[in-house]
Amino acid sequence: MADQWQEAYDFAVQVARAAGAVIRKAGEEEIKVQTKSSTVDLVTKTDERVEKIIIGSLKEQFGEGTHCFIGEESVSKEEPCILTDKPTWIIDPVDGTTNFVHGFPFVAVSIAFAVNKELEFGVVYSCMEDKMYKARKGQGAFCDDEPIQVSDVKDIHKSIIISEHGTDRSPEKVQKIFSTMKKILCIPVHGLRGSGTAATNMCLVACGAVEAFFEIGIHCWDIAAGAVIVREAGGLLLDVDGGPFDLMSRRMVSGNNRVIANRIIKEIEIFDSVRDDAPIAKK
Ligand SMILES: O=P(O)(O)OC(CO)CO
Ligand SMILES: [Mg+2]
Repeated sequence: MADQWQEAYDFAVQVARAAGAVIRKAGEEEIKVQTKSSTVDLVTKTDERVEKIIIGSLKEQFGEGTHCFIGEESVSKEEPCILTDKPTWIIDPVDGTTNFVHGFPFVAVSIAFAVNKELEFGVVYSCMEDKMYKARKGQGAFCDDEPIQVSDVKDIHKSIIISEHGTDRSPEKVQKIFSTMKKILCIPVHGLRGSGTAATNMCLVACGAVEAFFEIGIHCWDIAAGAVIVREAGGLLLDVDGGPFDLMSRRMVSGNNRVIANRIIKEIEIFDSVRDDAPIAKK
C-alpha cells in the first residue's frame, strides 16, 4: 500500500503545480466574480475550472470508482461532503479566492488525501509565490524540497499569531472574532497577521514564520493539506476548545507547540458553526 500512496503523493504535487499555473494565467485576464454563501464569499470561473482540472486528472490516474472526492466547488453544488474510510481527495482549487480577485498575492492550491479517515499526505502550492509545500505522514514536511520545521518559541509574548475574519459578517460573530483578536493582541504578542488563505497560513506555521493560526468557520478543504504539513513540521492541531482536532468541525487551532496553542485557546471566544458533514438541510 505504501508505494501506492507514494505515487498518489507525487501525482498530487504535479497536479497542484499545473493547477497553480492555470490560476496565475487566469489572474492576468479579466476576472468575473460571483458570490456563494454571502456577498463577501466570492467565487470565479477559475475556481470551478481548476477544480474540474484537478478532479479530472485524479480520476483519470486513479479511477473513478475507488477514490472519493470532496472539492469546495462540488460541495457548493450540493455534492456530498462526508469523509468515509475510502481513499478520499480533499481539494480547494483556489484557496484565497478574494485575494485572487483583488490581485493580493497569496493564493494556494490545496490537495489532501485521506484513507480510513486519516490524512496520508497534503500538498499546498502557493502559486503566486511559486512555493510548493508538501508532507506525507511520517516523512516530514518540505517547502520546495527543503525540510521545514515549526518555530521553537514557547513564550507567547514572543509570538506572531494568525487569524482571519471569515465570510460570515453577522455582527455577533464579528464581535467575537474581534474580541478574541483584541485579547490576544493585549497579551501582548509580537503581532497578529493573516494571509487571506488558510492553506498558506498553515504553511506559515509549519515553516516557523508564525507560532499559531486559528479560525472558526473554515472548511475541511481549506485545512486538510495544511494539517499534514503542520504535523509533519513538528506542530500540532487542536479544536478551539483544546480537545482533539476534527477535520469536519470547521474549528481549528494549529500551533508550533502545546504551550502556545493552550495560551491562544484560553482567549478564543467560540461561536457556532455548522459542521461540513452536516445534512444539507442544516447548512
Ligand atoms: O478562498 P476560499 O477557498 O473561499 O477560502 C477562504 C476561507 O474560506 C480562505 O482560506
Ligand atoms: Mg479555501
